[in-house]
Amino acid sequence: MEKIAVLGAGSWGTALAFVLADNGHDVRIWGHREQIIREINESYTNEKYLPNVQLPQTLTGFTSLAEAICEVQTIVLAVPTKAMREVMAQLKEVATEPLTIVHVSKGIEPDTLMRISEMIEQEMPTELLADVVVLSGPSHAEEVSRRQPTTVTVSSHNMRAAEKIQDLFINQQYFRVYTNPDIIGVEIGGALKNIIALAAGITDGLEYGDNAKAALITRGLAEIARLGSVLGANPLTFLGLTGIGDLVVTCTSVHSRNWRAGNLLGKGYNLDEVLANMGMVVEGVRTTKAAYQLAQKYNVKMPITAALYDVLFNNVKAKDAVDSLMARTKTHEMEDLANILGERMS
Ligand SMILES: NC(=O)C1=CN([C@@H]2O[C@H](COP(=O)(O)OP(=O)(O)OC[C@H]3O[C@@H](n4cnc5c(N)ncnc54)[C@H](OP(=O)(O)O)[C@@H]3O)[C@@H](O)[C@H]2O)C=CC1
Ligand SMILES: O=C(CO)COP(=O)(O)O
Repeated sequence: MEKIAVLGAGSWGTALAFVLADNGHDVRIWGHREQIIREINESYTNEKYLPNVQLPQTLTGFTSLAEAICEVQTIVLAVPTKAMREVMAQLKEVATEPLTIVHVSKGIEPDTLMRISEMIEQEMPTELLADVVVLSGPSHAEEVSRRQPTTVTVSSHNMRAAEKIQDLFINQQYFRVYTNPDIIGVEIGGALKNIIALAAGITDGLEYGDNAKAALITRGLAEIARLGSVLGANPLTFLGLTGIGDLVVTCTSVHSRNWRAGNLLGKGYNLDEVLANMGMVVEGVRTTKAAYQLAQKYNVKMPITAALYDVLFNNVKAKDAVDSLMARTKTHEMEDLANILGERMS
């Protein structure tokens, strides 16, 4: 049994705290809202973020970060990418020993263009950081907290740290954890699938059919792999749980906040209305900006990302964006793959 602190009392933090408590660990969940933490401690529920789920009574909520991490060496960081630096700044004020930080968030920071593990390494003083591990994969909190079979992947520059986290989370009944040493690929796949999920929601909102959905998933994967490979990822990672696996679950599930937000955009609501309506984080919006900037910086073709960028930030109508995607110059389907494999083998 290990003492573990989960920072972030939203959907995913609460669901992962549930898994760790199920596995017999001493789990502390930290959140900045008094009311939610009180509800967790008094009724073992978090109705706003995880409705109709009874949490294990071994789980304890904290609003004091110093108390939550007291004698803890493993931290699970489950706040939106946008809040990451603010929470890290608070963490380094109260940390007293080297921590293994497991981040479970899916985003890239606009402007700095950093992956989350890079942001953590930048924010945490080296003497307070033992290892950074990422946990990612096709895993909606709503299903995990109902103990429905789920698979995820952990990755780190230190695979021994990743294997330790694999052992902490693995649950032979419903939570199977794999390892993969390709931390760049794991983080890029998890972040960029949200862009494609927004686009898939849009085409569903426009009442296009399954053909359009399949096209987005397949061509979306092609552009994710194209950018990821340029950033140093192993292209094979995109065929795994954190690539195609997460892409499928997010583009096809009503649980996905990114899909739901896209759906409302496709139905004609504007971005401000959609975000006000969601009440939970829609990571794909900021990540679209970051991926668009990355594509420009590295001169990588990302037509779906560029089209979504225009819908989100340039007031282009969703239908017009789809029309312009369809009207592009003809090309060879495998052109990108041939380039990627050619570069790898030369
Ligand atoms: N939900 C899911 O199924 C999955 C989510 N993820 C990823 O996990 C990450 C978190 O998502 P998720 O839990 O779903 O998001 P939610 O919107 O459900 O919850 C986010 C939580 O973070 C809190 N928070 C926001 N800003 C701060 C801050 N500055 N300090 C402290 N707490 C803060 C929010 O508090 P407040 O109530 O104040 O807003 C809320 O409790 C995202 O990157 C997402 O992509 C990954 C896999 C699955
Ligand atoms: O990442 C997720 C499932 O793997 C959750 O996706 P959403 O953030 O779109 O709900």
